[in-house]
Amino acid sequence: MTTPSTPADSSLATSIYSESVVSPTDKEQAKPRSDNWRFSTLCASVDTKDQYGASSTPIYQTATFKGLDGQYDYTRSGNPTRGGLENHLARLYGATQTFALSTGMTCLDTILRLVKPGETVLAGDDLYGGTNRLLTYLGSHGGVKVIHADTTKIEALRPHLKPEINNVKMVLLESPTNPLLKIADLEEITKEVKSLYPEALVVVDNTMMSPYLQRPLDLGCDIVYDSGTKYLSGHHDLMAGIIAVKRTDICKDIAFLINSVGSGLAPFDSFLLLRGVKTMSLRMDRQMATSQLVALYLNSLGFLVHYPGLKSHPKRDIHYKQATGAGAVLSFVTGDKALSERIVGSARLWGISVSFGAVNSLISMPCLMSHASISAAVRAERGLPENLIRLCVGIEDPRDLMDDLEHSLLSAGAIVPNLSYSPLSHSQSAELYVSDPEAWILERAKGFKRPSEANSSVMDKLVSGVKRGLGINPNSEIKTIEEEIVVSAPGKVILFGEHAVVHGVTAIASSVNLRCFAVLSPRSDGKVALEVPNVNVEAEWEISSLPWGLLPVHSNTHRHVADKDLDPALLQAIEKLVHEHSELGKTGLNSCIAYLYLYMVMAGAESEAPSVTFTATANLPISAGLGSSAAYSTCVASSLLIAHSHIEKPAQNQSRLSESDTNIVDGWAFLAEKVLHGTPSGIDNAVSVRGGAVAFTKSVGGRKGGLDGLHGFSSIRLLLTNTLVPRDTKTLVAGVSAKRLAEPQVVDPILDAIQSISDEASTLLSGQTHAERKELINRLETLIRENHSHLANLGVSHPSLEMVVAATAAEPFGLATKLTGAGGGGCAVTLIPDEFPQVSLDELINTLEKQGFQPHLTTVGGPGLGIHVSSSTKEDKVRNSEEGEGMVVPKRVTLRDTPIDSLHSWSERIGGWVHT
Ligand SMILES: Nc1ncnc2c1ncn2[C@@H]1O[C@H](COP(=O)(O)OP(=O)(O)OP(=O)(O)O)[C@@H](O)[C@H]1O
Ligand SMILES: C[C@@](O)(CCO)CC(=O)[O-]
Repeated sequence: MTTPSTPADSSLATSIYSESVVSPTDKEQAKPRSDNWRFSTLCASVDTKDQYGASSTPIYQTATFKGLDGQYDYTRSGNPTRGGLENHLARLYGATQTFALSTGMTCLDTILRLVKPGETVLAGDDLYGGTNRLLTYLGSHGGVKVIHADTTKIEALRPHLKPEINNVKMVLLESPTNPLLKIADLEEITKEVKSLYPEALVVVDNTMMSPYLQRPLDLGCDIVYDSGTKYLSGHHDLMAGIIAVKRTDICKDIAFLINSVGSGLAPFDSFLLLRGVKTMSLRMDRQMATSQLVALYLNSLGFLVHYPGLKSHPKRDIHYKQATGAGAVLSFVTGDKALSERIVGSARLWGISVSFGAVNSLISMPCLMSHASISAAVRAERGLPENLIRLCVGIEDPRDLMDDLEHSLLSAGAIVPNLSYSPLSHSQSAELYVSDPEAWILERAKGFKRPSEANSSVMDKLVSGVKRGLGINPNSEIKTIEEEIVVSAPGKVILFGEHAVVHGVTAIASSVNLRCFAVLSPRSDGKVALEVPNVNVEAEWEISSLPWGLLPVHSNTHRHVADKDLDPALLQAIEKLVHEHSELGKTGLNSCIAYLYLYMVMAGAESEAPSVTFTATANLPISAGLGSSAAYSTCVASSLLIAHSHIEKPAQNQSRLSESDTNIVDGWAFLAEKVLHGTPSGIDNAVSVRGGAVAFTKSVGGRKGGLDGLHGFSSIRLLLTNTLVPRDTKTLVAGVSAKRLAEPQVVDPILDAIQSISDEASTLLSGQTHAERKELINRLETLIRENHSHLANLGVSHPSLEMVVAATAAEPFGLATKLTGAGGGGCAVTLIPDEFPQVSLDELINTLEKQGFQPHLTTVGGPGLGIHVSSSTKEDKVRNSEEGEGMVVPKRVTLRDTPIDSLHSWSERIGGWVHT
């Protein structure tokens, strides 16, 4: 069996990858021209001499190699793709040999095996959480003494470097440290350690720098390792670790361990890493340049920033003595953990994630994520602030990154606009960005202040005073909500009586298991915002820019009760304002109008309006007749009512929402429905708010309306088929009303016939009939067919709906179908009798799908409005492998990022819902 390449037999891979790694002595004898190449050239120039002349290193995706006398026999021991990578990296590290392993932590594990029981490992006290965890394990299970000390001060190390007390075998260093960017003098420490312990190994985790910026082997250190997952690969699409060594005896030991354990990097990952390395210097140059801007920006706003690129960094000189750049990780302190969570939660372009070094930028809170495996007490002892935010800068356009960061700081309330600043013109700013990016960023930072300073200057006081005089809200008066409000409401299916219900006929409807989910979240920038990712809405308005002057004088003495009618002037003004968002489609515009209308009317005055973002998404198809607008309206109404304390957020142990609160929500949801539907009957919001199945009669012309629960409904299976033909409920409802006006002699008898259908259906579904189940279903099927033909006569069917009716009625299915909701496209509903065989159902679904429709099997009668009551759980937290607490990610973020198909599991995961 071959062993992996070691200096002694380093030729294993090099016979096909021309240039073997040259030792310093070899170099002197015959200096190849490539030895003068600079780092970027070396990165990009992978020297392959493949048997077929492949110009990129091939992937030898094989476990075994044939023949007994070849250079390779088994990939655990050696593989040409891995060997190619290792040889390439050896040139970059200035190493005799590098080794590619499965992760950075595997590297550390391998290196730590060089320490024997009874020996001591001296490590830093600000170091990666995973390193800390492995060292702790080694201490408790390996009989090794592990000491943590401040490696940035040689004086702090000296008390431990005493051969009579500690048998130091290994000193483990990071510089800069992660996440506090502290600097250790690698050369000085190495000299001191070696003078006292000639046999000791100085090991450097160089991941924060990469060999591009820092080459500790040149400073006398013995072993360097990197998490290849970070800058070397640069794309977060693989896990890898690299060990680089100069001393041949250590190389042999490491090679032995890798071969014995089988921790070498797999061929495909070796290929990916080799590919990533080629662009490393290019990526890092860009990442560092942007990091410098971000650090300057935060620093000039008065945050405590840790970044060696800043002149204020206490060990900047030492850093630049041993490294050529400051890297692309920085951290800063806000002074408030909740504020930091809000900043991180508001970021969009900066992804919330552990790790660093990729082309995309990341933001995290180390204490809750990458360093969570270090206990809170130890974190405190080591001076790691809980509110620390770490930024890992990628290659995006710096202006986009700054926009996003600034937006997050603003909406979290970490900064406020500097009222006395007069900004540069757009073109001046653009010119400055090109000519002097650092001046540009400092200029940009002048536009903002930390809130504590906001009112300190005379000028600000003056501006605030003037603003107040003009009736404009100065920033200090911004209202918001204390915590996120999370709600959810279902759609509905109308079984009998749609359209007719608008004219006073009874209709029968039930909630479905498709829902709208929403989060109302606080912000501190005086804006009100709406985000509806599934209809591409992302809009915000200054609260002061809303047409407050048009608010109707509230006729109700009870402020929490919704108005009966819309105010046309206010509605028109909101429509005008919203239409300025020209990027929004009709659906999005309507969603904004309904939201802002309720927002303004419920607040009643600008001074009462909270700065909030409403985020909604749904697994309900929109405008398909399944009551998506009612579900949305219910979510808007209930969350705003809680925000204004018009209804109480239920207590954790409360089983249901009270009847009076339910009615209040229903009233406001109805008002929003009026914005979206014109003249709705109120059945959709009644079902969405209350859930279950109901017989609903609108009060018309002084006749009393009613709402009765139907309890014989629940086990009936329905197939909802979305024709995917778009239509608009408002227009269809208006069309039927116009027809009734024009042809009462045609329409009124139809309405009467539908009333009879609903009456009979109510009796059948009330749960009080003695009819056999089979008979009941048969009768319902007949009523469905009759109701559909009445709706067709009212002119609200559509050829696509008729196709669904025909396909389900055809042999062998013979099922009854009608349109549901407003018609004109949208959904059809088919009753599935109990004995209908599953194979036939599968066949029917298949047939409908082939015709381009979307069938969805449901049972009816699920819960209505749900309000989330439990406080943050484990499920809200960034999942991290560090077994730590995890950062609490605002629900707004998790909701926004959850795919529609997974919304149901999202709501189950967060748990703690109280329903009506
Ligand atoms: N999840 C949602 N997020 C934001 N807005 C929504 C959402 N669902 C519905 N809407 C708003 O409601 C409007 C859809 O109302 P429409 O009445 O046409 O459909 P529907 O309620 O699904 O159908 P029906 O009333 O016939 O049951 C959309 O244009 C949009 O403005
Ligand atoms: C068409 C209609 O009857 C149902 C829409 O889901 C309108 C309404 O009742 O508001």
